[in-house]
Amino acid sequence: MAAGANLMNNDPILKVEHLSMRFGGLMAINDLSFEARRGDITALIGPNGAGKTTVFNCITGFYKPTMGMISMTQQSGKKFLLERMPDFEITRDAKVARTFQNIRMFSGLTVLENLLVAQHNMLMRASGYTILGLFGYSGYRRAKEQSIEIAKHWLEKADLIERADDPAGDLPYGAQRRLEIARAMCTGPEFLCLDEPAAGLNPRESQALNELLRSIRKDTGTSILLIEHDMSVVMGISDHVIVLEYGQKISDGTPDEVKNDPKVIAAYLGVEDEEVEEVIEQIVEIETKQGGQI
Ligand SMILES: Nc1ncnc2c1ncn2[C@@H]1O[C@H](COP(=O)(O)OP(=O)(O)OP(=O)(O)O)[C@@H](O)[C@H]1O
Repeated sequence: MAAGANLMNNDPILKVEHLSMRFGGLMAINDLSFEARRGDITALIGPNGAGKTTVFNCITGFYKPTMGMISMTQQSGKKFLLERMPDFEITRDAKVARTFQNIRMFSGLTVLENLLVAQHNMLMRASGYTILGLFGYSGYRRAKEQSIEIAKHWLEKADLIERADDPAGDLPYGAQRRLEIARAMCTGPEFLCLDEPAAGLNPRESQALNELLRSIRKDTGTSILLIEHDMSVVMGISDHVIVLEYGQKISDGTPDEVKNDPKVIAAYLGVEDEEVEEVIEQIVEIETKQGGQI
């Protein structure tokens, strides 16, 4: 499991420096720098196509950035240069876990089995990468019991324990989203990247998600980086918000600072900076009508 809350401090766990990502003629990320502090929930927001998922893909090794440095420092002080590592090492060694915008799970396996599959690295190690497990090797048996305990712990936390033996595909949408987070937590991450965890959730499910994320921060000290369009989630649980537009950072601060930043308002409403004052009143109206979604 990740570092305990008592070991938490507020130094940066992740530093992104001068990151750029080019796809042919398109500069999706352009000289982006930001930090995520240890133990914080940091939100990455911005209009569609701003480059948020591309940043995630660079951090988690799905893309190799065109330029720039991404460093992560674990609680132990061990430092990793993520842009130089393959994705499986980022997960296994740096202890970065992620979820995806579109839910990816084994829908035919049970809820519990999905969480056991997530721990297969640990089980493979315990089997000595051989068939020792088949012969009841005690080290493997212990590792298997431990992985079931970890899975049960996260099923409780995600309020899914009653559904442990149901096929994952039968869960309602909001529960599937929580299962994805529980699955990521089973790998014991120090840094958890969530790509639009509230997408498609109703207000009650969003509330349950907020509670799960708050309890992860409080009980494990895991640092979270979150892409989200649902402002009730972003403003409700984030310690720090970074705003992107056209691959560049336009704002960086507390939720209140960012919410009132004219550049952010202009970006979301697609207006020039000088028109911002005129539309501030409209924002309040839009937020009220759409229940916090922008
Ligand atoms: N593999 C790729 N090849 C080419 N272009 C890409 C690729 N991935 C992303 N892009 C482009 O990079 C830009 C940023 O996309 P990205 O998905 O990172 O934005 P986003 O902020 O996550 O958007 P959304 O909120 O809609 O998910 C877009 O113009 C997108 O079309």
